[in-house]
Amino acid sequence: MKRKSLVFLILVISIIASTILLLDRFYPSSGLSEIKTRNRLIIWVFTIILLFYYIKSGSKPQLVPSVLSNEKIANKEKDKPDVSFKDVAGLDEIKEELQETIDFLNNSSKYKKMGARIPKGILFYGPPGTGKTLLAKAVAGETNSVFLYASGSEFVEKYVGVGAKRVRSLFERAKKEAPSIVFIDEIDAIGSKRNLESNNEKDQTLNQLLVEMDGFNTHETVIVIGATNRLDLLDEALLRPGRFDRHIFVGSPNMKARQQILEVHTRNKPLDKSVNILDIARKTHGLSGADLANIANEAAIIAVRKNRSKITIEEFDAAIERVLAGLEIKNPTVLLKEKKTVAFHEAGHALVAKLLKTEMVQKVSIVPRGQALGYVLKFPEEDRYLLTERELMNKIITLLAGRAAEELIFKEITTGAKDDLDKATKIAREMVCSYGMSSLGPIAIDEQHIKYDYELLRAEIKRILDKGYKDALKILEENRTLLNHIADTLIEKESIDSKELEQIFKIYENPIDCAT
Ligand SMILES: Nc1ncnc2c1ncn2[C@@H]1O[C@H](COP(=O)(O)OP(=O)(O)OP(=O)(O)O)[C@@H](O)[C@H]1O
Ligand SMILES: [Zn+2]
Repeated sequence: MKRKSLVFLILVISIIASTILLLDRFYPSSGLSEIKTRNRLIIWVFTIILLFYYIKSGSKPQLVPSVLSNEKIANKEKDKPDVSFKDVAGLDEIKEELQETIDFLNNSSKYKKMGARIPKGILFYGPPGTGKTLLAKAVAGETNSVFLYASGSEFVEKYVGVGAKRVRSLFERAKKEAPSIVFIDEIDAIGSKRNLESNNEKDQTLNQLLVEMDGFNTHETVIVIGATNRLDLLDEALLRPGRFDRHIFVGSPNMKARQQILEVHTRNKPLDKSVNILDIARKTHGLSGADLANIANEAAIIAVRKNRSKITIEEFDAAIERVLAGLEIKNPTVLLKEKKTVAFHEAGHALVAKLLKTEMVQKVSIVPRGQALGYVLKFPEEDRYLLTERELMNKIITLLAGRAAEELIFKEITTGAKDDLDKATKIAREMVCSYGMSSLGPIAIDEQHIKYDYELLRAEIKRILDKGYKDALKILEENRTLLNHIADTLIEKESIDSKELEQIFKIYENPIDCAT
């Protein structure tokens, strides 16, 4: 017999005994009245303790056959997430928008009486790590619903029909355990546009999903939430009314939201006075909620390693650097010549970023991290939603300044600029194809048309990049002594923080700002 059942048996016996003793105390009828008050007290106290133990351990006595109960119920409890809107920082408009869905799940009869049709499918879309899964879980938590998680990629199988079957059984379970939330992550894996050449299996799975979504009606308190990074890939049939007809964009957090996310994730961590959450939020522009959660955790781990009693700003700075630039490589085997090249490359980025005021340079380093041999940590002074053509151009110049410094100093270029070239090209391409910032004029060209006008577009993109590169070279040439000074300091110290960089700039008063 299991321990739990044994305790349950004793509990039942002691409850019966206590009840008899209690009744007998008030209506003495049998020899039981001989039992001393002290002994009665012991039995009562014992019963109460046992009862408390039961309630605390969360295992209420189950009066159903164990085959039916145990596993299913345990499973169900586990599927009810312990997450609420309190745990989701920022995203206030989204939480507001979800209130109606929550109200529907909590008071479904009110809506049924009115004959109201509540959207059964909600689609979260946006960049990774912004809290889509977390939001879906919170909806389940707020409504005490069962949370059924599935990832789109799980359904795509080699064998035809398997995916469709899985979809069917997922929905069967959802209906059985309603109220429930079916969450399908990476829904694009099954929901991308159907076309003639596409694989049969994926289409069958998608068709099954459509059938299931049409199949249940408002009587069922089942809400399907899908999540994707690419709304544009989804098949229109999936987005039609009655299916995923409510689309909610979950975007990257702005400064205030970053502050709130950091607050949530440092809620139960001992923080030193030196830690200013707002400052950290300012430094982490462009990072997602997942990155911020990661930074808070990383800072705590570093503090443990250092035997600190509280987490100080030092640990946070180390954690930010680690998340932004990857793991620091101890004792790297970088040749001296490479070290010099990297120093000039990074000095080039830092110098131009500072002169053009593209972003605040927080740190320049040639200590290898992750895949990078060196890096410049920088962040904008404030969140920006609109960028001018000049600002985009300055970003390109800053990105290309690494390569330009190599050419200027060593008359030789290296593979170190790969990442910079990728980023610069992406910006130039967006300027031409999305923002109408080229000699082609105000026009947007979508992915499908790029191939038709490829040569024309390529020439425009190249013109922008060439101009950026030329400007970078010019700025570096005109500030060559300053460039040498930054690079030499880097070779000597391996990293320079914003204050030190400021000092170096002060020595060279009025460096020529020549971005035109
Ligand atoms: N707004 C937020 N508030 C608090 N924590 C957040 C927030 N956004 C993200 N996080 C943290 O990041 C983690 C990952 O987020 P989540 O898995 O929800 O992202 P996602 O948008 O579903 O990502 P993906 O598209 O990669 O699946 C969460 O578990 C949480 O710790
Ligand atoms: Zn670079």
